[in-house]
Amino acid sequence: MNSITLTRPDDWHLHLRDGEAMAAVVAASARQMGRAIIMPNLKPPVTTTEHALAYRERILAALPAGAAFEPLMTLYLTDKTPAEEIERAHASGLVQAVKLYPAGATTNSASGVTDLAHCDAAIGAMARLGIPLLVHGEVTDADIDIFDREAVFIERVMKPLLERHPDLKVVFEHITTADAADFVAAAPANVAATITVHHLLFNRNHMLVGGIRPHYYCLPILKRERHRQALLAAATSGSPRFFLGTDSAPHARGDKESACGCAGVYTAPAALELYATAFEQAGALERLEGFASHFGPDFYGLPRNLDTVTLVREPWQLPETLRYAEGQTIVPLAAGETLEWKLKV
Ligand SMILES: NC(=O)N[C@@H](CC(=O)O)C(=O)O
Ligand SMILES: [Zn+2]
Ligand SMILES: [Zn+2]
Repeated sequence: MNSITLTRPDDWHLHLRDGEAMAAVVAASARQMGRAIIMPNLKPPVTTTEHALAYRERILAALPAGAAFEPLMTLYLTDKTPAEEIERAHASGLVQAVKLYPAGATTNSASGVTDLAHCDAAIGAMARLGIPLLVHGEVTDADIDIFDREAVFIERVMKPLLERHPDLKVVFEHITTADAADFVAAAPANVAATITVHHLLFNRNHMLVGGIRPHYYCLPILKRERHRQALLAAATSGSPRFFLGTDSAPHARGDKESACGCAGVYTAPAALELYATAFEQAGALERLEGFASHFGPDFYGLPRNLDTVTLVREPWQLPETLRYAEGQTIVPLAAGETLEWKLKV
């Protein structure tokens, strides 16, 4: 196959940041995706509908002229989010989901939830109104090894949450383990998962063998090959419970190449090309459209996009760096490498 045409995909997990950085990255997503779920972990976090709507206006203002990209907004759940805020979010018609960051789990999660018991009223409102809870699924307990944090989260947080709120729509974001893939595959239809392209293409050896490669460092951290294989099997299974979420998470080059480097991989510029590479490696290119373009909107109860995109087999080289902000560059995933697939625009 030398060309593949799909319904235009959406990105169900995207970090756009704000200000100058946002202006530098938003066009890359808008070129590929119809819509994206915009993560709320700004500084300060997007905790109210009012802030989410103002952020949405800034995103729209930063888009290139003529772009049809639609940002789908989220709220950052805190211990203090009242049920009324969930009702306001729902009434706005522009906030699609609420994001759970366990406090301290990842980039800009300091204001996250310390104990889900504090959020019971807000989560009850979400279950009632059909608003999905998007979950960064890692425990933060100091005694739990970083490679085990997702698996332990399933037992300690995810299962009790779904027992208490069985009708709650939950997206287990950026899953990285066979444990999470198995859990979602066996869960009821109100539970789904996003899978990033870097977790489909790489295991922890890519990050750690022959030198430490900070541009592969993200959270949840890359796992061993067995888990990558399980994710690839889930993504290419044709199950509507697994769909595309890049977790493209830009950080300035200097913040990644550092003694204490930030977590996050910048995949937006070649996201579809990289997903096509992963699906082709699994011999499942014909399953890419469901994963990238159908199952996400179906889960969120939104219409599928009406236009299409075409990928052609045409080798091209990703740049080594891109401009990020005044005096700052950013290194995309697969920087300087030649990709087999190219998005035709
Ligand atoms: N994935 C990451 O490693 N980083 C994300 C946060 C997140 O999605 O956990 C970021 O905002 O940089
Ligand atoms: Zn996360
Ligand atoms: Zn993320």
